[in-house]
Amino acid sequence: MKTAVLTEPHEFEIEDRPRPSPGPDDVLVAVRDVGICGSDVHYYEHGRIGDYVVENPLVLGHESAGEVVDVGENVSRLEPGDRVALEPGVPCRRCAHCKRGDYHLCEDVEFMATPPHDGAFTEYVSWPADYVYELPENVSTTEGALCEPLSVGIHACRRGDVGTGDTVLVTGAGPIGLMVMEAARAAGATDVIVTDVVEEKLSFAGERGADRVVNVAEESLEAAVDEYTDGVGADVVVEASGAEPSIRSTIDAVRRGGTVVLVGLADEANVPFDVLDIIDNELDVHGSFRYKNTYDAAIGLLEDDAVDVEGIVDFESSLDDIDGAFRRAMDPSVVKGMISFGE
Ligand SMILES: NC(=O)c1ccc[n+]([C@@H]2O[C@H](COP(=O)([O-])OP(=O)(O)OC[C@H]3O[C@@H](n4cnc5c(N)ncnc54)[C@H](O)[C@@H]3O)[C@@H](O)[C@H]2O)c1
Ligand SMILES: C[C@@H](O)[C@H](N)C(=O)O
Repeated sequence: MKTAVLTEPHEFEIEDRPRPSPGPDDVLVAVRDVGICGSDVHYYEHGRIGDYVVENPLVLGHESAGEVVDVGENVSRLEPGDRVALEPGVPCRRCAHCKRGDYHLCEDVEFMATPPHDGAFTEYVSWPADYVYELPENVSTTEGALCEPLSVGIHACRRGDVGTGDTVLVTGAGPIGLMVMEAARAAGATDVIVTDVVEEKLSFAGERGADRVVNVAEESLEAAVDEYTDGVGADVVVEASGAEPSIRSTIDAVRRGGTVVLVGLADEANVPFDVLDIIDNELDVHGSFRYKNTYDAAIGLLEDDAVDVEGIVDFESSLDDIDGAFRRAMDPSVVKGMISFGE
């Protein structure tokens, strides 16, 4: 099977690898669509993300969907021909975090495309059936692949307890910020304010239904939120840029008693917060890491047309042109590129 392997930064090789056979609890999936995530691009450019270093050739891609072609002997829930989305993190199921139900916090999770675990830029993937979700007829495999970033958005909104009538501020209008906006709307938020520093990203967020967009390179965020909320502040702020000034600004834009959810991964780990602001204003500040139990919800929302994920896709490329696709994905005005394997 054709497989794109990152051999060193900026270098993919297309290799012919043997097609895996599914283990007793696995399904073999013919991959159809894989999204290019910012983390894939980061590994491509730098060969590492923090402590995760690409020491051996690595297959990237963790936003994937396809069609089941074979199932292991213990699998009865899925059969060849089913179109499916793959949840990329498989936890150990035995540790304290898994047993508490926080399987996304498992320290032994095998997460696709996080070294040393291979991902989905390949024609076939054998994956534990428990982490494979059937797609309804009206949900495409492109949407199935994008259940992954949508899951990040759903989990962030759950962490922020976003509810009916809320005003949500989303900082950063990349794919994650846009998926947070979709999930917040679906959770009942009536007002969504979106920030960025790239005008094209803001126009796009506006076209997708943001009630107010703020270019924080040109406008004061605090003043814009004050004006929009009559001086109250946002009920929930979801930080989805990872930019240090944006992270700092979250506690100035949230209302007293409100919630800040930090999703964006800062390059700089030490971001100063005035803890007295957090205490006096009784703020809840939550981290949000990946997701748990979101795939059924994501698929349900897509089936009901309650969210739009396909609209964020700027381009689709073939596996043979993965290098060109990654170079295109590095353009700051591009939101989402996909590798499509065709039917
Ligand atoms: N916590 C998690 O589980 C998790 C999961 C996925 C991604 N992430 C992180 O979330 C962040 C967003 O991911 P993405 O794929 O959308 O990234 P992205 O780089 O595509 O988008 C980030 C956006 O933030 C904008 N931005 C830059 N500086 C800004 C500022 N000062 N204020 C507002 N916006 C600003 C950029 O122009 C860009 O549009 C990244 O840091 C990523 O690493 C975290
Ligand atoms: C959650 C996922 O989208 C993210 N890129 C990660 O590796 O954690």
